[in-house]
Amino acid sequence: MVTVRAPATSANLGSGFDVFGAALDRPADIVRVEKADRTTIDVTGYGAEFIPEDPDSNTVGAVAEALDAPAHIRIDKGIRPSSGLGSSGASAAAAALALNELYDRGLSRRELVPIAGKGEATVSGEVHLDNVAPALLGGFTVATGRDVTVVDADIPLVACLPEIAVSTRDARDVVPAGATMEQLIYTVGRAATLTTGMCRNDPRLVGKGMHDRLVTPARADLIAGYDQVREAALSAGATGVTVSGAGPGIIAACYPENRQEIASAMVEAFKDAGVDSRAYQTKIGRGATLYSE
Ligand SMILES: Nc1ncnc2c1ncn2[C@@H]1O[C@H](COP(=O)(O)OP(=O)(O)OP(=O)(O)O)[C@@H](O)[C@H]1O
Ligand SMILES: N[C@@H](CCO)C(=O)O
Repeated sequence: MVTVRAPATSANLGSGFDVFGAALDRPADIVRVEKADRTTIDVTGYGAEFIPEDPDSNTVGAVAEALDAPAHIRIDKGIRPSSGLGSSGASAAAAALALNELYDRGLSRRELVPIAGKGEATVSGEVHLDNVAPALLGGFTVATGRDVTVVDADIPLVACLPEIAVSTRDARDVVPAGATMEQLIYTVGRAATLTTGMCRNDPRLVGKGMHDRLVTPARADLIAGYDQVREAALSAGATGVTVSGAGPGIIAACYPENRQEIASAMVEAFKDAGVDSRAYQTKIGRGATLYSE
């Protein structure tokens, strides 16, 4: 049996739509695999009742098929599905690493990124590697096509999850079809600022670079209370706040001393908007961890 813990991830980070991603220290999924004649899946944990166990519909099924690695796969969800924290991608990344080890396929973590991406695409409808790359490689990742650059950044974060479900598929439908030159210039400036901040471990630059005028405003409309929660986090000391992945999670960058206060302020602001939520005080962390038995 092989066991893998794969972390939650936050994709986009505002200015890096479909390109930027970050592994979070917590929460995480745990995936256990055992050889079998055909693939079967059991799901337990957070939101398990909303996750299909049919290999054609679960992200781990396509991964087992791509690696020609049939197995009994047990998924213990620590990451709520449809959260914006890369829940579906974490299971796919964990399964890729675990099945590669179980069947001794000899692929590197980088080679496993597109395989995990295939699994993630079964639910989101399109391949984008901004969740599975950080889930496998850790840190802050820049995924352009098949090239992935990794920065081992150390930035404190708060991820706040409202009790609202937004599927990646639906959130992709509201992405604008095009952009003006002015919007592109703004986005490039912010993305470069964020990347510089990650390289320097500077929460101020990371937060500044999270601002986005292109995709985030359309997605924020799908999240009740977004503007109030963003304002509350900024007032409590967040250096930047944006939609995490496709939402409805909201991610804030900060200095360590403000993290607790920001988490409380975000939960309170959601409550004022009539929405229950849960905040994780976290930071950029490592990629999936492998445990063999
Ligand atoms: N192993 C899995 N884990 C979680 N969700 C899964 C899994 N397999 C299939 N799904 C389905 O995928 C959907 C959730 O994926 P989706 O991409 O919408 O959310 P997410 O992964 O939490 O968010 P994001 O990619 O925006 O960070 C749900 O419909 C869920 O049933
Ligand atoms: N980049 C993707 C991440 C969500 O899986 C999106 O925002 O649609």
